[in-house]
Amino acid sequence: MRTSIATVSLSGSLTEKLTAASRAGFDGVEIFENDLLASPLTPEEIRARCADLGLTIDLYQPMRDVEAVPDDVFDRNLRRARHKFDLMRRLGADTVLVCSSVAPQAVDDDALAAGQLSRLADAAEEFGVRVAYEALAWGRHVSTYDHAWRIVEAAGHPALGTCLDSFHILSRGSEPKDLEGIADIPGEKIFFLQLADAPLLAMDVLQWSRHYRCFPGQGGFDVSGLVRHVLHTGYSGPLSLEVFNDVFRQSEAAPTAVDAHRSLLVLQETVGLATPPAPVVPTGVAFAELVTPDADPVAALLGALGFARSARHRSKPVDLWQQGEARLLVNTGPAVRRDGTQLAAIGLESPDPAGAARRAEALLAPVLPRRRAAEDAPLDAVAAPDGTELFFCATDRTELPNWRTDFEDVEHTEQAPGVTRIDHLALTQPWHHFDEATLFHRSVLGLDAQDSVDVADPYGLMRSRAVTNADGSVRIALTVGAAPTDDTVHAQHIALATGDVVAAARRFRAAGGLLLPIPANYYDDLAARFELTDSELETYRELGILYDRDAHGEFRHCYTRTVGRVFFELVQRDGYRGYGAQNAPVRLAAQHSVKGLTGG
Ligand SMILES: O=C(O)c1ccc(O)c(O)c1
Ligand SMILES: [Mg+2]
Repeated sequence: MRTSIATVSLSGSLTEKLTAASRAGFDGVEIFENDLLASPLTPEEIRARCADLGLTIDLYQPMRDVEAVPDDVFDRNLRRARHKFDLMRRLGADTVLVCSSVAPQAVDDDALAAGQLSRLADAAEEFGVRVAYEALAWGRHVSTYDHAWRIVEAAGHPALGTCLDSFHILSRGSEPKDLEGIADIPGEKIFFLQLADAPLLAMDVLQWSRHYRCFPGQGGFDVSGLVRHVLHTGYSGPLSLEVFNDVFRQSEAAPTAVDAHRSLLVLQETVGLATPPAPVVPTGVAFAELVTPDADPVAALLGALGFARSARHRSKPVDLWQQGEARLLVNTGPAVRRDGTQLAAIGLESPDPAGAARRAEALLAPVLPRRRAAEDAPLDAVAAPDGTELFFCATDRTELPNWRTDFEDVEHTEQAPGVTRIDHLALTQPWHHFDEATLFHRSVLGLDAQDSVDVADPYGLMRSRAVTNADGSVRIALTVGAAPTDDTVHAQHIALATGDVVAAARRFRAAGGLLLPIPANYYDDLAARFELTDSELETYRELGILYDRDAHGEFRHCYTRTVGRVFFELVQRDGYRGYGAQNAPVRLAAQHSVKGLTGG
């Protein structure tokens, strides 16, 4: 189906919004009146700009407080409307959105509303325009889609139809019975369909709508369920995003438009309107790659953690450090950004690397060159929204390009591994791209998103949301801080699984490693919350081990000091499925208090 986006959903000038919408692949736009009023372009120039960009103007909006008013007021409204219809003729926009009235003079009289909307439609027809009447969830007398439809039906005017907006409908209820009335509306009388999702918040509906809408798949509404109902009516107009959102208003328009279009591609797949290449869910973590301007502190840390430098890249300054199934690449190449040690790439074990890349590309992920150098194995790779490079790997499958063959074994002494594998990776997302990151990992990689949790950092609130595959062999925790400049919040981490965190922690310390010290108050609280033995508690206190428990098992974990932007966590997960969110505030505070002792 055709896709469209309201200019209110994007940041910038009208020209910037149109350019971003076009580049992201939208077919059309809804022009928001304020964007037009503030534009130096004439309506004819806007029309030409849209045509050049391959965009149609699918809707002009909004027209407010028109109907169910005394005659003299309506006459003035009609005069105002004729001006706008003339403007629309110049713009080449054939549908106007009329929102249900919020005016104090509006009366609760459906017959009056129908009569006046019919007269409005008469005027619209003279200009070749049609009117789509939408129930605002906070409309004074008309606040539901079925009420708006009853008025449109009563008017019985060919140039008058209804506009359905998923926010207004789903914010008022999404029980099956709430949506049944959609089937009563003939598809050709649905002149427009606006789509928005929203997080499930208990708040005033107008504030909710104006500040917290998000793209389908990023909130808690069943937007695809509603779209299925609408498609059943025979509706054939565009799927159009109308998202009022404080964050999108201040983010760059281009990535927001891509995020927006991706959400519609996924929605169309969900409702059976599109069949992009199927998701290829990763089956493990092949490696994590650190880039660093200074290999020494990283090597010291990895050595103390029990990793051995087992191989070196044939042509580049990249070392492979391995322990059990945990593989870390340390890249000290000249291409490395000089802003300290960071986690730059993840190798994901994929049953079908080329298929994974095809899906990623179909869902608008930036595809990276398959080879970084001529002699490298040609790996499929894409960039995540935070810039992390994701490589789709086929480790040790001889029929496929294998990243491991780029590396030559070097002599090393293997220790009995304390670490068995990478448990999870925590990636800090750029402040404006958290919801985008979740949708990206779900839709592009086929991972499942867990609930989002808020974690108190001493200097701001942090949000965290894990995306995982079914057996937990791929776990990525996406995090975002409220304070975009805070570097503890900006730290990334690699959690390493061990069968015995006490032994691993002791070994790390004996090898000269520094563990993050945890305050004594934490252990007093732990004693109150759990029945742990005194000697257990003493050991945890001594080493800085944190403890948690869920319905599935126990969790013990501790942290290294931070190098550059990266720190490590040692985790012993005995059935436990979470990430120690309960302990995260203590960890964050502890990291703030040791700041300045870090290097790299
Ligand atoms: O918040 C509003 O006023 C507003 C305006 C136009 C719409 O289509 C809408 O859904 C909300
Ligand atoms: Mg709307």
